[in-house]
Amino acid sequence: GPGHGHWNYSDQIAWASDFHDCGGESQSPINIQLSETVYDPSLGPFVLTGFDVPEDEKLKLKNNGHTVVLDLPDTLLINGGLPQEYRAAQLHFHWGSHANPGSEHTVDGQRYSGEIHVVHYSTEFSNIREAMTKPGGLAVLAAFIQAGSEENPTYQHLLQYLPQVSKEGQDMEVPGFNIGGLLPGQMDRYYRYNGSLTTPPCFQSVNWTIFNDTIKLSEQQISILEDTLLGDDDEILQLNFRDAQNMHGRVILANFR
Ligand SMILES: NS(=O)(=O)c1c(F)c(F)c(SCCc2ccc(C(=O)O)cc2)c(F)c1NC1CCCCCCC1
Ligand SMILES: [Zn+2]
Repeated sequence: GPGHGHWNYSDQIAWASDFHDCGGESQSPINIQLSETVYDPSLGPFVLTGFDVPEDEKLKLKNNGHTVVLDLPDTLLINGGLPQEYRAAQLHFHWGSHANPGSEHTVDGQRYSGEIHVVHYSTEFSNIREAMTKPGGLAVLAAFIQAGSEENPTYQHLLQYLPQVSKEGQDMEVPGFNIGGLLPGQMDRYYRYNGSLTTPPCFQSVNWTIFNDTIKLSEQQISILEDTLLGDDDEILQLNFRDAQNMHGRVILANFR
C-alpha cells in the first residue's frame, strides 16, 4: 500500500511508521533470559512428516534482497509440540559478518553466528497469506547456527548454490534433500513464546519455537553464508537481523528444566 516504502536493517525504528504492527507489543525477536523462563512439561515432542524431500523434486532457492529463501513443497507437516497441525512454507536464514554474529534471538544476551527459520502455517488455513494475519496462524521453528569442527554435509546442499543466487532477485531450482537435516540433532528441548514476523509487516501471528540444541557448520561454511549474497545496490548482504524487542509482560516457556 501507499508509503509501504523499502525498509532496511539499518533503520529499524522507521519500520513502525510504515508498518503499524511493527510497533506492537508482541514483537520478535527477543532475548531469552534463562532465569525468567517458565517450565511447561505439556510442550511435547515434534512429529515431522515429509521432510525428506526426494532429489527429483526441485525446490526454488531465491535471494530476495533480505535473506536467502528456500520454498518448500506442501507435503511437509508438523504435529506434536504445537497446538495444531502446521504445513511448511519456506525456510531462510539470518547471519552476521566475519567480525559480528547475526542470530535474531539471543540467550542471556549472547548472539549466535546465525539462525535458521523454518516457516509454517496452520493447516486450518489454505495458504500462508490467509494464515499470516491470524493469531497462531504461523509457526516458526528456529535454531542457532554455531561454528563447529566438521563440515555439515546437509547444509552443503544449499550453501553450494549460493554463488548462483548472489544477486538480489536471482533464483534457481535445487534438488530436494532431507530438510530435517537442517535442524538440530536433538529437537526434544525447546523454548516457546508468542511473537511476530521479524520483518515488515511484523504480523503478530507467530508461535515461536527455539531449539536448545544448535546447528554446527564449519567456519568455511559460515563464511559462505556471510560473504556470498548481495542485497540492495549490490551491497553485501550481512547482519540481516532485527534488534531484540520488548517482552511487554510475555512469558517464555521451556519444555525442560
Ligand atoms: N523471520 S521472518 O520469518 O519474519 C522473515 C524475515 F525476517 C525476512 F527478512 C524475510 S525476507 C523479507 C520479506 C520478503 C521480501 C521479498 C520477498 C520476495 O520478493 O519474494 C519475500 C519476502 C522473510 F521472508 C521472512 N519470513 C516470511 C515473512 C514474509 C511474509 C510471510 C511469508 C513467509 C514468512
Ligand atoms: Zn527469519
